Amino acid sequence: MAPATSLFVEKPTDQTPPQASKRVSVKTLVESLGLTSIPSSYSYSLNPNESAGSEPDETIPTIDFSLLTSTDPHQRSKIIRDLDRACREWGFFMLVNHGVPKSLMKETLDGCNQFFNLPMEEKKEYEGRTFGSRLGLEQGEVAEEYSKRTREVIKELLKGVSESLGFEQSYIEKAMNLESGLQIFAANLYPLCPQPELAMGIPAHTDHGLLTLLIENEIGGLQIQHNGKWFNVNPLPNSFLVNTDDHLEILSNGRYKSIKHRAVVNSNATRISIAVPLGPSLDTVVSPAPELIEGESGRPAAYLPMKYKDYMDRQLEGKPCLDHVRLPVA
Ligand SMILES: O=C(O)CCC(=O)C(=O)O
Ligand SMILES: [Fe+2]
Repeated sequence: MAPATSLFVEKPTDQTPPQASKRVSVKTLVESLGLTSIPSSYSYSLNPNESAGSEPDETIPTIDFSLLTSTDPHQRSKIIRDLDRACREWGFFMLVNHGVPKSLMKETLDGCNQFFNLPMEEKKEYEGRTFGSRLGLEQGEVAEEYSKRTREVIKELLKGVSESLGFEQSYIEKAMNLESGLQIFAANLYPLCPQPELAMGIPAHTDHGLLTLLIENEIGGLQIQHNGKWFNVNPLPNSFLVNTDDHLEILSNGRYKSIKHRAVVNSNATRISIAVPLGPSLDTVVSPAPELIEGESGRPAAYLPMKYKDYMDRQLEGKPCLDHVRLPVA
């Protein structure tokens, strides 16, 4: 099965109130109506204990990708330990020296911007299509190259993660059938918001795949939950933000938790982000790795097995997923 890749999701439209007779994107709402306050149906309130504080940037782990491909065994074992700690303690890290050209990252963000600026009727024509059927579009080619390069980066990271879980390098690739793993290209647009404190770009969620790579146009707005508190993330220039997803939590039998994150909006600059998760192939039945159930830890299986496609279908229906497969084990 060829990897499925979906292109350009204008996420904030999801929040169009259901009672609206004609669905209008948030972008259209902001631009054509020149809003100075947000319609009450869009308002989103947080408990005071859910608002974000700032964490000094240096405490967010940074992983140097070039060390992962090092042939020096000492360096390799150190970076694998760092990767294990980053996945275990944060479920989130910044990835530097990853080899994806800065120019490609910028062109991809610019391409998404151009796409978002197309008239709604034109954008609709792309609904539900995959890259193959939309070639000829310059942005499509750039996005395809970006997807290819990010897929390679994630696969390399997953070799390191296989080792950090105590397996051989190819463990996750084989167990999750990554050759036909589901990769998604999700571009998010956050138009200016006149009252950012009353709205939310993307509410708190976890991603469904194994690992996700995220970039943004240096505006800021991503917040992650760490030890029950929310933190703003200010990415290093040209880095990828990497987060651990639901299926890594399941496969690792809970050693690595799927990190909760959300994106806030602002009133100064339009933000664009691109999230590229890579997951198992759709027909893979994912369950905790047997070695992590019967191993020294003696931890019983903490998740029910589920086919990735069924998991995705549940998610598309808006039903809880991770909570559905998680078992109440000690
Ligand atoms: O825009 C962001 O920073 C987060 C996007 C995100 O979480 C997603 O697309 O799943
Ligand atoms: Fe996400």
